[in-house]
Amino acid sequence: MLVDSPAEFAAKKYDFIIIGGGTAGLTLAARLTEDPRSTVGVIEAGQNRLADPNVLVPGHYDWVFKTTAQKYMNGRVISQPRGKVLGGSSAINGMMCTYSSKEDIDSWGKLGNSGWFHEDLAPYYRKFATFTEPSKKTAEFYQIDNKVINKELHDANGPVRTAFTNSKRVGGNAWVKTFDKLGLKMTADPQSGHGNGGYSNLITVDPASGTRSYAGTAYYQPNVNRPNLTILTEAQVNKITFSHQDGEIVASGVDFTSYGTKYHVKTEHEVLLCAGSIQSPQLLELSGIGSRNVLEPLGIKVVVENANVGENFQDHGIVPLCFQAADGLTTFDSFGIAGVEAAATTQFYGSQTGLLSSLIDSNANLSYQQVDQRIGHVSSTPISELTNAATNNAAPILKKQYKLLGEALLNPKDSAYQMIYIPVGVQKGFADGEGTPSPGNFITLYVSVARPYSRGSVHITSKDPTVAPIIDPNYLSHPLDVELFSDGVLFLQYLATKEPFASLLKDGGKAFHPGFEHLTKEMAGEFCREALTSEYHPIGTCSMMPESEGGVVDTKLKLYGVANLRVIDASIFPLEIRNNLQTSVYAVAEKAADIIKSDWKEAKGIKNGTKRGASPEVKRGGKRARKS
Ligand SMILES: Cc1cc2nc3c(=O)[nH]c(=O)nc-3n(C[C@H](O)[C@H](O)[C@H](O)COP(=O)(O)OP(=O)(O)OC[C@H]3O[C@@H](n4cnc5c(N)ncnc54)[C@H](O)[C@@H]3O)c2cc1C
Repeated sequence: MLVDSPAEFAAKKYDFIIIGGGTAGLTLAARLTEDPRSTVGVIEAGQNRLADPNVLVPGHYDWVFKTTAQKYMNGRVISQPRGKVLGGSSAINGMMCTYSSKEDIDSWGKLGNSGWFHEDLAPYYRKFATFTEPSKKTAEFYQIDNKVINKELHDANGPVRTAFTNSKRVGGNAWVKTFDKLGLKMTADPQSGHGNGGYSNLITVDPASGTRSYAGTAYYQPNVNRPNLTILTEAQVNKITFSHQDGEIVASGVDFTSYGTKYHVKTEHEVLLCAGSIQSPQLLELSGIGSRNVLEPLGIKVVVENANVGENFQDHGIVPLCFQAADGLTTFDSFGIAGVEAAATTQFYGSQTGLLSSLIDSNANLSYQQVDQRIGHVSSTPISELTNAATNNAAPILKKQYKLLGEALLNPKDSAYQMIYIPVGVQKGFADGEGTPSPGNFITLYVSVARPYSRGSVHITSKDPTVAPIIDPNYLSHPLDVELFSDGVLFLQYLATKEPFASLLKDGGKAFHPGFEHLTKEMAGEFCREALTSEYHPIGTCSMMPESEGGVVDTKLKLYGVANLRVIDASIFPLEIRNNLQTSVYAVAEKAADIIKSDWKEAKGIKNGTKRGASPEVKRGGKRARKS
C-alpha cells in the first residue's frame, strides 16, 4: 500500500523499516512481506512514477550528483546520476542485463566473506528474473545461439522480465559479426559467470509491452495490495536513531522529512539501509557512524566509530570513442531532426521496435590477453610485473584486494574489459556537460576496465541531510588504470577498422574528437583523462569485509557495532565486477532477504509456520545478536 500521509506512515508499527525504495529496497520489501507475519515500511525520497512513460520508456528522475574536480583527469567534474524515484536507479538505468564473472564473486568470498562465493549467489542470479526467448528472426539477426543463452540458467519465474530487443537495431548485427570475424564471439552464457567475447545482451524489458521492467514494476506493483507493506514516497530520511539495550547499540527508528515537516518512525525489529552507494554512507555518517575525523568537526556525536564508512569507493570509469555515422544511418542523434523522434515514438507504441525499444544491447567482455594479443600494450613492462608492483606497493588494507585484481587480470578466462556500442554521439566530455554536441549522426564505442585499482571516497561535509556528500571517485589515480584504459581504447580504435562494423563509420573510422582523431600509444592516456566519464556503477562505500580489512558490514550485511542495522545495496560490493550492476544488486538483495527472513523467524521463535511461546530461549534468540 502506498500511503499519502507521512503522519499515518509514522504512526504505524513495522518490523522492518527500509530506507530507500530503490533496486535493492523494493526487492527486500517484496520478499520480506511474503510472510504475512512481518510488516515492512519503506521510505523513498523520490516519487511513485509507475505509470510514467518517462520511466517506462527510458527517462530521468535523478539526484543529479556531481563528483569533485578529478585530480588525475585534468580537474574535470563528472556526473554521477542516481535514481530518485520509486524503483531507484533501476528506473533510470540503461536496462543492460549483464552478469558478473565467477571469479568476481569468488573474490568477494576470498576477502573473508564466507557464503558469498559465486556458487552461493548463482541461485539468486536466476531467482530474480523471468526470461523470454527471442523470436527466430531476432536470434538470427543477433546470432543468439545456445552458447549465448543456456536455457537451463533461465528457468525461474522471477519478477524482473528479461528479453532481447525486438528491434533490428542499427549496427547490432554488425557488432556481433565483427567480433565473430575476429574470433572473439561470446563463448558462454554470461549468466554462468564464464565466457568472453562480443554478443547482444539481454535487457530488462517486458517483452509484451516493450517497456522497462524494473524494481517498481517487478517487485512493488504486483504486491501493492499487501496489507503488511506500506510505502511512503517523497519523504527523505535524515538519520537513523539509536538506543542502548543490554549493552548493545540498537537502531530504534528513523527521522525523516516530508514536504518540510519532520517525523520519526520506530522500528520493532530492524532498519534496512538501501539508499545506494552514495547515500547509504551519507546516512550512516549523518547518524553518527563513521570516522571520528569526519563526524566530530561537524558536531555529530559518534555512535559507532568506523573509518571504513564511505571509503573503498570504486566506480567503472568508461571511455567513449565517437565516430561519425555513415550517410543514411539513423541514430539517436537524429532526434534533433523534425519528425524523427515522433516517428520513433509511433514505431515504439505500434510495434515495440525501433530506436526507443532499447538503449544498450551490444556488449563484449574481453580478457586482458585478448586485447593485448591484438594491439600490444602501452607500457614496455610486462603486465605481471605491473600487477605485482601494484600489490607490493599497496597500502596494507588494499594488499589482499590488489592481489585478487592481479590474479583476475592474468587469468585469460576472466574478463578484464567491458565494451559497448551505442548508436548515438557521446563526444568527449558530453556526458558531463562539457561543450555542446556537434550536429550529425554518430556512433560511440565504449570501454570500461572491469576491476579498477583506483579508490575514492564519499563523505559528508554538513549535518544537513539535504547537502550532497563530497563524491571523489579518484578516477585514474592508480597508474595501472591509465595503462588498462589506454590499451582498451586502442582496442576500440582497432575494432572500428574491422568489417562489417567499419562500414557503419565515415572517414575510415577516424575518431570524432578534435586532436585525438587517431590515437597513438603516447596519447591514449591523455585521451582517457580528457574523455573518461562514469558508467554509473559506484560500489564499495559500505563494503562487506572483515572490519580490520576495510569492512562496514559482515556477511549477514549487518553493520559492525549495531545489533539490528543492515546495509543492502550496491555499496556493500567489496570489489567491482566485470559488467553492469543491476543483476548483482537484485541477486544480493534476494540473498539478503533469505538471510533476514531466516534470522527473523529465529528471533521470533517461528518454526515450521508456527510461533513458539515466549520461552527464555526465544527471548535470547530475539535479542539481536551482534555477530552473525
Ligand atoms: C544512469 C544509470 C544507468 C545505468 N545503467 C545500467 C544498466 O544499463 N544496467 C545495469 O545493470 N546497471 C545500470 N546502472 C546501475 C544500476 O542501475 C545500479 O547500480 C543499481 O540500480 C543500484 O541499486 P541500489 O539499490 O544500490 O540503489 P538505487 O536503486 O539507486 O536505490 C537507492 C534508493 O534510495 C533512495 N534514497 C536515497 N537516499 C534516501 C534518503 N535519504 N531517504 C529516502 N530515500 C533515499 C533513492 O531515491 C533510491 O530510490 C545504471 C545506473 C545509472 C544511474
